Amino acid sequence: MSGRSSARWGQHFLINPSIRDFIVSLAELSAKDVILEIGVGTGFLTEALAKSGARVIGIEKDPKLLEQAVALLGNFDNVFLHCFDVLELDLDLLLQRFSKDNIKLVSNLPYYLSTEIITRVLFCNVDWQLAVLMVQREFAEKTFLGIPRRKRGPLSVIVPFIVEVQGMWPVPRSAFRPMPRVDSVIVKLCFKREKLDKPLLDKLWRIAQCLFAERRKKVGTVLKRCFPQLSPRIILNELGLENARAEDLSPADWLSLIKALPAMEKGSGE
Ligand SMILES: C[S@@+](CC[C@H](N)C(=O)[O-])C[C@H]1O[C@@H](n2cnc3c(N)ncnc32)[C@H](O)[C@@H]1O
Repeated sequence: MSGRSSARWGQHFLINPSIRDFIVSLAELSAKDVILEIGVGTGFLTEALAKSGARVIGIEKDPKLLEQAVALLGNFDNVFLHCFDVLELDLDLLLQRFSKDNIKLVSNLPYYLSTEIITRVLFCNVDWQLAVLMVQREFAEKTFLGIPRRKRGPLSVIVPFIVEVQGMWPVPRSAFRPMPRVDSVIVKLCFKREKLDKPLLDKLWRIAQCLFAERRKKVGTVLKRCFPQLSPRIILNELGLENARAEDLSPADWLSLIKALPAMEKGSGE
């Protein structure tokens, strides 16, 4: 594997067995589970997942790495490896035949795709049970904890309506080869059984995208452009949000706001 491709596809491999085993323990695996692993690399984590007896579906974009994983995992009849680009994958289609099983996502993600992958995972129709993910610390803090406030965005707005963050654990840079230049954390997410219904979630996503596109402006100013026929100021005054910017809104504020606003034309304001 060349140094160039390593940087391009986020190939920093976990080499620390204790951290790998900790990830597996967080996933609370049993033989009834179906695990999706995105970016199997050479199969270091995949092997430990497979030993639990759960069925493991592994996706890897790099055919050379996948060859190594196949060589390592050839003896497991509960491991199914595919050479796919995760961004071209239909998660609903891939996992639909497991809809009655406990579906879990366990991955050391390619960090450069974290936003795209998490967005797809949250918006697909798969009935996820939990996710245990290795991600960049800064990404985890802004996306799952909403800190710092100035880094919040549409993804951090929808997260609390879909998952509960059960914990975040730091991982030293020395746990990877090659060593990354950024800090990493393991994050455990449990998917809520009572989720926001899909039309409301789509509306929240579109309005959050619209408001964060002009994040320095007050919510009322941006809404006026997205809903020219409306007087958002009246709604905002009623909600006590007349001076707020998108990053100031709490989950309860977002919920009140989208319930008070009419449906948005697809594409408007984006
Ligand atoms: C951080 S490494 C993790 C490797 C291994 N699972 C481990 O824990 O050591 C991320 C992996 O994602 C793979 N990857 C990068 N982009 C991808 C994509 N678009 N689709 C699928 N896999 C991808 C990389 O080739 C790499 O093997």
